[in-house]
Amino acid sequence: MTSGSDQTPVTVVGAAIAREDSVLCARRSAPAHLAGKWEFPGGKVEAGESDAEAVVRECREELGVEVRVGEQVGADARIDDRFTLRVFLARLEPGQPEPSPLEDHDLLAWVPRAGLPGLDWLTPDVPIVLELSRIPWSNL
Ligand SMILES: Nc1nc2c([nH]c(=O)n2[C@H]2C[C@H](O)[C@@H](COP(=O)(O)OP(=O)(O)OP(=O)(O)O)O2)c(=O)[nH]1
Repeated sequence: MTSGSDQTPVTVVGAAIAREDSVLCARRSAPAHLAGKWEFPGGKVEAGESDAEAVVRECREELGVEVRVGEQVGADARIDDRFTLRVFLARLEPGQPEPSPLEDHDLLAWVPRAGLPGLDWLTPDVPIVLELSRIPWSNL
């Protein structure tokens, strides 16, 4: 789904879903130029939606799970002239099934914090991933 005219700034939200010592990472399967790269599950914020509402909706659509949204991780990251990436800590709500790659991803992985920088991330994600690997784990 697209949001507004071609000039309208668009926020892309991502969910850094934490569980024990790990964060859920997703490997993109489409479009072709992004396929194979790792990212946070998420997508574009739609008109009338808050960032947190968009995170919840995207996790439901892409992973089939309900999440509780926490603080932003790191700073906003520029994707291009129009799109900005904003990533939030999140947790699975109690009693959720294991997340499934329902849309856009061919692989999901719970990656221990120390291993996060070793994945081949989409470029805008890299500083956020480094920040995530530095957050005291007790804050997650
Ligand atoms: N979901 C997500 N997108 C990211 C990340 N990093 C990054 O550069 N992007 C880029 C990839 C895409 O160009 C754009 C988000 O597109 P998307 O395809 O996930 O958004 P969407 O689910 O709303 O897709 P659609 O309905 O428009 O098809 O942001 C990330 O960590 N997660």
